[in-house]
Parts: sequence; structure tokens; C-alpha cells
Amino acid sequence: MTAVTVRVPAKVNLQLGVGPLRDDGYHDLVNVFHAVSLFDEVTAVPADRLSVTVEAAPDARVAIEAVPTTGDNLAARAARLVAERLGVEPLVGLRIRKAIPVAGGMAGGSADAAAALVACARLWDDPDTPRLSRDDLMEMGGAIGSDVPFALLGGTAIGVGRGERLTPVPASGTFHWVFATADGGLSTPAVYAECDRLREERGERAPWPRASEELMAALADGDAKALGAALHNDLQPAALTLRPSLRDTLAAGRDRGALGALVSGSGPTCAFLAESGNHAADLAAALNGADVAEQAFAAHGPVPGATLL
Ligand SMILES: C[C@@](CO)(OP(=O)(O)O)[C@H](O)COP(=O)(O)OP(=O)(O)OC[C@H]1O[C@@H](n2ccc(N)nc2=O)[C@H](O)[C@@H]1O
Ligand SMILES: Nc1ncnc2c1ncn2[C@@H]1O[C@H](COP(=O)(O)OP(=O)(O)O)[C@@H](O)[C@H]1O
Repeated sequence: MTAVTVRVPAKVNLQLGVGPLRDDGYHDLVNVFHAVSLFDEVTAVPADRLSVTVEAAPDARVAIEAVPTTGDNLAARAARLVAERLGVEPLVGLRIRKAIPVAGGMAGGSADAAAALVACARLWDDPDTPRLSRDDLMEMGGAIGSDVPFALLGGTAIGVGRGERLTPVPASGTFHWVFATADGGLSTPAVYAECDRLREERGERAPWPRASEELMAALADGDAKALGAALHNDLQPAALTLRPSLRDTLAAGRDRGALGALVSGSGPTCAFLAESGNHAADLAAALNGADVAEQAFAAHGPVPGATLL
């Protein structure tokens, strides 16, 4: 085997219900993930040592300088985990081609970890009688990060626990989105901590999150208008406190006819639901002209999870 390339999607959270802080430092969630057509690619090549290189995909404005090329890279962690489980040395060069914003709330690092799990299993496992099943990869993904299993699965799915215990959600048709990236990322732990701080300041007790029935019905019906109205992110107030300029970004999308607008996960990327592919293209162009985002672009969902090319 010479080189293996895996393509892996970004996500947006259609509902992010954040429950109480657990003793292990994580929050119990109801996390409705939706995979969208913005992809990183990870190529794994046999090598005499583990190494990581990162490059930006053509036309992608991504802060690759903020991505570690050391063993801390989530893709490198994934490669070491696969090697450990198969009892081989992690002798692989990982080349990451990034289009997913870094620290943007679209789970780019988790995507790369998922891609590296699939690529390294393909390199090192026996294709005829694999020792690592799909469930093994999902479990290993959950050990790397809460969002990694979803990047393997793709589609639309609800995650509970830390967000790693997944059940696919039935969804009809295709939804059209616009994503507006920001200059500079937001740290996921800092946004969760700010969410806790705001709740404490307001005397709010963290609710036990429940999946939104309106959201599930909108997905099943393929009803974009109803989906737009049902989008919800409990981390949004925290992201807006840490990055007040996102209020203008969200307002600009709503003013230009978005069916729904929210911060994606821990942010700072903002997501807008459009009526159609044409509406998404127009909305992206309008946001690019409005000086409220680093870059706005259209994408659609749902799309499959990590896929061998
Ligand atoms: C917020 C979300 C929404 O999907 O993603 P992003 O928007 O950042 O991509 C996720 O919950 C992020 O998942 P992920 O980025 O995999 O986080 P992890 O590495 O597992 O955890 C990083 C840190 O986030 C916080 N964390 C994460 C998950 C969770 N259920 N509760 C938490 O409090 C903890 O402080 C943890 O130490
Ligand atoms: N392959 C990777 N791609 C991006 N970031 C990575 C990667 N590996 C480790 N990281 C680290 O993880 C942090 C969060 O990355 P990312 O997954 O892009 O953000 P988010 O959690 O907001 O979706 C980055 O700031 C970076 O330091």
C-alpha cells in the first residue's frame, strides 16, 4: 500500500443543548450534528517516522499556522491509537489539506482525527479480516474527542453524553447553508466555561437537555423554513459575549432573508439556513460584500462521514 486519502466533512450543530457540568469536566449534551459539504482531506503515506504536514486547500482561507504539526495534532493522536491497537509502529506521514476553519466551531480537528483513523486502519489492518471494526473506530474516536465519532458517521445524528454516543436522525432532502467565518478562533473549553459563568451570574440552573420535537419533525419533513425556526445553540450567548461582533454577523444574515441563523457549536463561525442553492449563493455574496465576516461561502448537508477516496 502506498498512499491512502480520506475526505471528511465539517459539521454544524442544529441543536446544541448544554446540560450540567459533570464531575469529569464535560457537560451532558443533546447535540444534533449535521455534516456539510466543506471537507478536509488527510493522506497517509508509509514513512520511517510519524510526521504531520498541514496545507490550506485551494481558495480556503484557513489559519494553518494555528494547527500543531507535532504529536498533539489530533490526526497524529489517531494514528498512534490505531498503531497501538494493531500492535504496529506508527510509521506514517500524515498530510492534512484543510478547508475547515481552525478553532471555528465546525470540528475540523475532530474531522482530521476521524480521517486519520480510517486512513491508518486501511494502511495497517488486514483488509480481508479486519481486526478493527467500524464500532472500534467509533469508540477510539470518542477517546480522542467528543466530536470525532460524528465525523466518522456523517449525515445527521443526535449525540448524547459528551456528544459521542450517536443515533442517526432521519432527514429528507438537502438543506442549503451559508457559513461565515471569523478572523481568529474561539477556544471550545473557554466557551463552555463562559456558558457556565453566565448561567451562574443569571442564577440559572443548567436544564437537562431534550431533543427538540420541532427540529426532528422539520428534518423528517425536509422543511427548511421549520428547520430555520427550530435551530438552537445553548453556547451562543457565551460565544457572543466572548466575540460581540458576531451579533452583527448574525443580524446581517437574518436581514438578508436567512431562514435561520446561529453560531456553529462553540463558534465563531456563523451558520445561515437558505431557501435553496441559489439563495445560498446570493446570501454568501451579500455577506461577503457586507464586511461582517472573514469569508462567507455556501455548502449543503447532509453529506457522508469520513470516506476513503
Ligand atoms: C462544542 C462542540 C459542539 O459539537 O464542538 P465545537 O463547536 O467546539 O467544534 C463540542 O461539544 C466540542 O467537542 P470537542 O471539540 O470534540 O471537545 P473535546 O475535545 O471532547 O473537549 C474539549 C473541552 O470542551 C469541553 N466540553 C466538551 C464536550 C462536552 N460535552 N462538554 C464540555 O464541557 C471541556 O472543557 C473539554 O475539556
Ligand atoms: N488537525 C487539526 N486541525 C485543527 N486543529 C487542531 C488539529 N489538531 C489539533 N488541533 C488543535 O485543536 C484546536 C481546535 O481545533 P478545531 O477542531 O479546528 O476547532 P473547533 O473545536 O472549534 O471545531 C486548534 O486550535 C488546534 O490547536
